[in-house]
Amino acid sequence: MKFERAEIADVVVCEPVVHGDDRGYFFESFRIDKLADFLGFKPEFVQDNESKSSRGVLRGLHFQLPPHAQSKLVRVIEGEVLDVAVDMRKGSPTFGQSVSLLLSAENKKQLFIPRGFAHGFIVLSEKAIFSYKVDNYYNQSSERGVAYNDPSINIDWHLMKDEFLMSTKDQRLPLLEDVTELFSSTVNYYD
Ligand SMILES: Cc1cn([C@H]2C[C@H](O)[C@@H](COP(=O)(O)OP(=O)(O)O[C@H]3O[C@@H](C)C(=O)[C@@H](O)[C@H]3O)O2)c(=O)[nH]c1=O
Repeated sequence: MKFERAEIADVVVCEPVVHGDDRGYFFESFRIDKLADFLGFKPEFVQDNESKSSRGVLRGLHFQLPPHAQSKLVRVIEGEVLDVAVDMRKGSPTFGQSVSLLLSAENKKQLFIPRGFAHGFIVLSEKAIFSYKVDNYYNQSSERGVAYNDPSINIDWHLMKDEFLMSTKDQRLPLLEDVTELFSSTVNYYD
């Protein structure tokens, strides 16, 4: 697995080494030892999630509040999505900024999104299967979000707005300036 820091350095792009032969391919899709070596700490993933969505489905931007904050290690096993992570750490020099990366079954890239970030994605292919690990259990009452179209975050979602398919919950998420429960850049949410 090759690791590279994104424009926001705490977000990490992971690219597996793919061994192709006559039968097809083989790759290690997850190695906690190598990821922990690169990060300098060891996220303890406790839950795996999978979702299937059709083109234009936009899920996000979501996060869970501490003490239920989650790191996510995300990938696509069928199709292609634009994946987005937004820095929600007040006081961070990159607060409100985002990282966007194309993830597909073809490029096999993964994104590590630490605690303190909101996460979302839009499906660019006819259909996509999205698979991810989280290092804290789902906790419904800690779920929060920020609007996908917040002008201060200004994400280019690659598709026309009339193609977007979203949950009612996601259509009602607040603007960043109205999100009252934020992370702090001075707190280590892994302690
Ligand atoms: C996220 C989640 C949802 N659910 C349930 C709640 C609900 O009935 C149903 C669908 O939930 P949602 O509409 O919140 O699913 P979805 O919009 O796919 O939520 C996900 O979006 C992406 C962008 C993320 O980053 C994830 O962390 C998660 O928030 O599944 C669980 O049981 N466990 C979970 O971990």
